[in-house]
Amino acid sequence: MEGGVDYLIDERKKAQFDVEAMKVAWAGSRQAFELSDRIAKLVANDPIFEKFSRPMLGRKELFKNSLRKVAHAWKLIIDLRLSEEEAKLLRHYIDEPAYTDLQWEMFIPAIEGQGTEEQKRKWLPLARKMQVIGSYAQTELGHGSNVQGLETTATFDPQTDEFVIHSPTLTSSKWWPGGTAKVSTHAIVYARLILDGQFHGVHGFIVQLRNLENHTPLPGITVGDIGMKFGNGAYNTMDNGVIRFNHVHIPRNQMLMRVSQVTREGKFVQSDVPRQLLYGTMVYVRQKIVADASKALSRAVCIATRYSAVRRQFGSRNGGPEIQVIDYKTQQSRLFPLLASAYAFRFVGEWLKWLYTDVKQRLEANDFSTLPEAHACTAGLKSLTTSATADGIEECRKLCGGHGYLVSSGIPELFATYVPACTFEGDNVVMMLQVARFLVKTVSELGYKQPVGTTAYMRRVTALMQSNCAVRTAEEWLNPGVVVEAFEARSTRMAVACGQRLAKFENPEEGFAELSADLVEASLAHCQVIVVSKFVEKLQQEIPGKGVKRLLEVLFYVYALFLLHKHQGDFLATGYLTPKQASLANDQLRILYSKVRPNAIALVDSFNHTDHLLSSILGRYDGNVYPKLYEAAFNDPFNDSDIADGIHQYVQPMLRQELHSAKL
Ligand SMILES: CCCCCCCCCC/C=C\CCCCC/C=C/C(=O)SCCNC(=O)CCNC(=O)[C@H](O)C(C)(C)COP(=O)(O)OP(=O)(O)OC[C@H]1O[C@@H](n2cnc3c(N)ncnc32)[C@H](O)[C@@H]1OP(=O)(O)O
Ligand SMILES: Cc1cc2nc3c(=O)[nH]c(=O)nc-3n(C[C@H](O)[C@H](O)[C@H](O)COP(=O)(O)OP(=O)(O)OC[C@H]3O[C@@H](n4cnc5c(N)ncnc54)[C@H](O)[C@@H]3O)c2cc1C
Repeated sequence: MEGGVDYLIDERKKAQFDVEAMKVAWAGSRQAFELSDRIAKLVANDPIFEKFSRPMLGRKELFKNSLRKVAHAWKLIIDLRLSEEEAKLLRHYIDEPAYTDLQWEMFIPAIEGQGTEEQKRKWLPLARKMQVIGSYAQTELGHGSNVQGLETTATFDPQTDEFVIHSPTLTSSKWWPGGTAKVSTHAIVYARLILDGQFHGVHGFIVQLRNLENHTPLPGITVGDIGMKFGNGAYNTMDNGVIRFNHVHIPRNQMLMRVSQVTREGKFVQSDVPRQLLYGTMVYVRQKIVADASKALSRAVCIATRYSAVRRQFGSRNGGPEIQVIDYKTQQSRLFPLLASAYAFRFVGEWLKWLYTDVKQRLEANDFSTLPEAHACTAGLKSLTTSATADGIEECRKLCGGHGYLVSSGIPELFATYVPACTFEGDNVVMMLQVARFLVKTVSELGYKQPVGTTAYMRRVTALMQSNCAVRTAEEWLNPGVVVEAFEARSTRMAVACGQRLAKFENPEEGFAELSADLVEASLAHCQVIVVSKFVEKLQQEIPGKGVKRLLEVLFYVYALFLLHKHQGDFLATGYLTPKQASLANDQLRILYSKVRPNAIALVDSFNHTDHLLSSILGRYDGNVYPKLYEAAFNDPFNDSDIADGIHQYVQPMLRQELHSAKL
């Protein structure tokens, strides 16, 4: 058999649910589905957005090509009068990190969240029309996670009514800001505010970097690219920059002043707005990153699932076909939990978007009460989903065997582009430690304060600490209440145990540092409660379409019981489960895999990914893998000639034993 076309046709016939309805469930609504389907096709059918050749381009060509795509996209946005939502989808489907990500997802949100009304009136229209291009310059060579440790200074000069932005040390050089090296005209620069010799915390300042006429850096500003990053194409379309400031003057009204103000006289005024709002842009982007995780993971899973149905190895009987690798239980036990995770992350991302929208409205009305929980949820879920997605993409590469390592599988570039999400917008361990602080506080207050929001389950602390799981058969695991309770009990027990051990330390900060590895595990357990619970809440809603809800229920159990199996050490050590119950969960998991199996291809079709987005020969919708792999190999420019450059010069002299006289 040359290709897998017939295999995927057969697989699609096996589906036990309405794929079109599942596409709507995945997208969130019919309207969302139609919108994203339209924009995906717009991008897929436009040759300027071609991306197969990307990994072969040198950096300068790659970057220029990326600038061209952005300009073309902007023209489309104007010509077709696309809304902001459509424009965001356009950027998603173009699938190329670019300076516009920073413009729309960090520069504009930072001004929206931290600027005064006057600042918003001035800067937002300019930015939204792309008349200024902004980036987010927070991280420095010496500090990223520790924002309070940043060294760049913004010293107020009362004589001129200006701030003087300065990089006093090498380590204070801004390092990483995307879009900055070659494109952005402005940046939000985070710096230590100095008034009359006194430090008043780190704040954001709008600093112009380049001349708007000729694009040259302004006097006092040294700016450049920080160099090639992991992977060939991948994140190298982005110009991550280094900036040094040498006493650069900016007007006083370019400090973002919603949180605190500096008066004309140079006095510091702290408003009622908590200073944590300075970190608000990061909360916003972390929420976006969670929503994006399901998109990235679903791409890898779609490729690996389709290819697993096409690929056959071993087991031929009487000259018949060999076994599809998707039928191996080991393949299923690695692939199907990732398929289920993609759906789980999709639904928790939807919920987090709702939570963020609610918090944003409250913040606008000066209600800051839910900010700590929003911070803990965005930080924790950003960490959980990006770590699982990065690991999941790499697992999908392995699930595709040798061909997964080919760039034309689409997986290496996806991985290289995705993996920095574990680091940017907060290193994943540092983020889990933020959740830990929130949990420790919640646990310490349990005696007198009712936990709310995502920790509300800890109100039942006594029951969750004392009663144990009642499951006696594998069948009994198919109960959402039983599953969620197991996760809640494990999380509560881990958090309470950490709290008890912390209480033995005289110095709480020392205790926190000493127990930090355990605290990270407890935080992960709590974040898993959130994902599992939000999946159940989704299932409680009306989900139209034949068989759709049933399949989502199967995926819920796969997700939850797989996690239970993976972390069974925690479930056993906390005493909530017996080894027998853990083993029954695993038995049920095997049964669930066989329920997923006939639906696997239809479940990945439901992501509605275009071949353009997947950019993968292994994941082609039509399954025509082998002929296309073969064709692509001979279309590779490296195969233009049978005799590669250098063969005559370096190989032939060796073959002829003439190296001594060759010119090397
Ligand atoms: C195409 C790409 C591939 C796929 C990617 C997905 C893209 C998805 C779509 C997104 C769109 C665009 C993305 C743009 C590209 C991204 C480019 C990357 C940009 C960056 O990385 S910008 C830099 C980000 N930097 C960080 O995240 C730094 C991390 N550090 C911190 O956040 C903090 O300093 C801290 C959390 C570590 C806190 O340190 P600490 O010293 O303890 O804090 P303090 O300042 O003292 O504050 C303590 C109290 O404040 C609370 N707190 C902390 N943070 C927040 C917050 N954000 N909100 C509310 N409250 C907060 C903290 O809990 C303490 O509270 P307590 O006193 O304990 O009550
Ligand atoms: C592709 C990419 C794009 C980026 N874009 C931008 C941008 O546009 N603007 C911007 O300002 N920044 C940007 N960044 C920078 C990014 O935000 C930081 O790299 C990130 O916040 C991590 O900080 P760090 O590099 O200081 O890591 P570090 O904090 O130095 O981390 C190093 C190690 O130390 C550990 N660690 C650190 N602190 C603790 C602690 N308290 N307890 C336990 N372990 C700890 C971490 O877990 C990690 O293992 C980007 C980074 C990347 C990779």
